[in-house]
Amino acid sequence: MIDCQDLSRAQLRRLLRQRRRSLAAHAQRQAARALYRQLAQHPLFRRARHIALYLSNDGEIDPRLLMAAAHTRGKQVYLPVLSPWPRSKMVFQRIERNEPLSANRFGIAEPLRNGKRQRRIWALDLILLPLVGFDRHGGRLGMGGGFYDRSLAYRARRKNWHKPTLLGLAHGCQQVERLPMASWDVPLAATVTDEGWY
Ligand SMILES: Nc1nc2c(c(=O)[nH]1)N(C=O)[C@@H](CNc1ccc(C(=O)N[C@@H](CCC(=O)O)C(=O)O)cc1)CN2
Ligand SMILES: Nc1ncnc2c1ncn2[C@@H]1O[C@H](COP(=O)(O)OP(=O)(O)OP(=O)(O)O)[C@@H](O)[C@H]1O
Repeated sequence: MIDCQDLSRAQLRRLLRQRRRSLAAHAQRQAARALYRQLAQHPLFRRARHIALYLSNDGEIDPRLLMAAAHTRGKQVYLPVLSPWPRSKMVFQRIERNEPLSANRFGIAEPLRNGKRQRRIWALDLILLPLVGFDRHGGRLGMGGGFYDRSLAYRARRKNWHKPTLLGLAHGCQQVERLPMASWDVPLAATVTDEGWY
């Protein structure tokens, strides 16, 4: 495991992104199935009615099996959609099975904007977050846009507000010893990988 004390956030991000991107297609498929087995029967997933996840990009572990299971079980599924203005903002929008998608400015697939399908972040039950790196203490290193942190900033002001549950999703190779936490970082309840819960 990387001991990241000597690396800058940017260096660590580059190294870990390269790691997840270098996984072969069959390893990616196997990891996605293992992730599904870790989470599909877990009470946090079973009980959640409004679940946000993401469409994988840049070697991220793929949660589409969980998305299909959520739809089959009648849950409401949401994806992050970047706002045209302000550009630092992101909203969560409900997605239906087989809905058309288009690439956002980072090349990540997202649904077409539709205000009627958007839900406030604190009214979601569970968010499965993409990440670049994680540790055993709820630390998360993202892509560096600060999109999730900004959406979750209300949590810092309302310490006893526990909804939604935040679970990071990752490949085992994205674990690091300890991430430095910035003041705006909102800790994850756990990170789930193809290998287990951390
Ligand atoms: N699958 C997925 N969806 C997601 C996220 C994510 O991490 N994964 N995000 C989580 O926040 C948001 C998008 N955040 C992003 C933040 C920065 C870059 C980025 O730096 N991309 C380029 C460089 C910039 C550019 O092309 O203009 C890069 O790949 O280096 C990409 C996405 C919303 N949707
Ligand atoms: N609550 C906040 N209010 C204002 N700015 C913020 C907030 N949270 C994060 N930011 C800004 O976003 C930038 C990126 O933050 P950070 O490196 O933690 O992103 P990240 O968690 O890696 O990215 P992402 O959430 O997009 O995956 C920071 O430089 C910071 O200025």
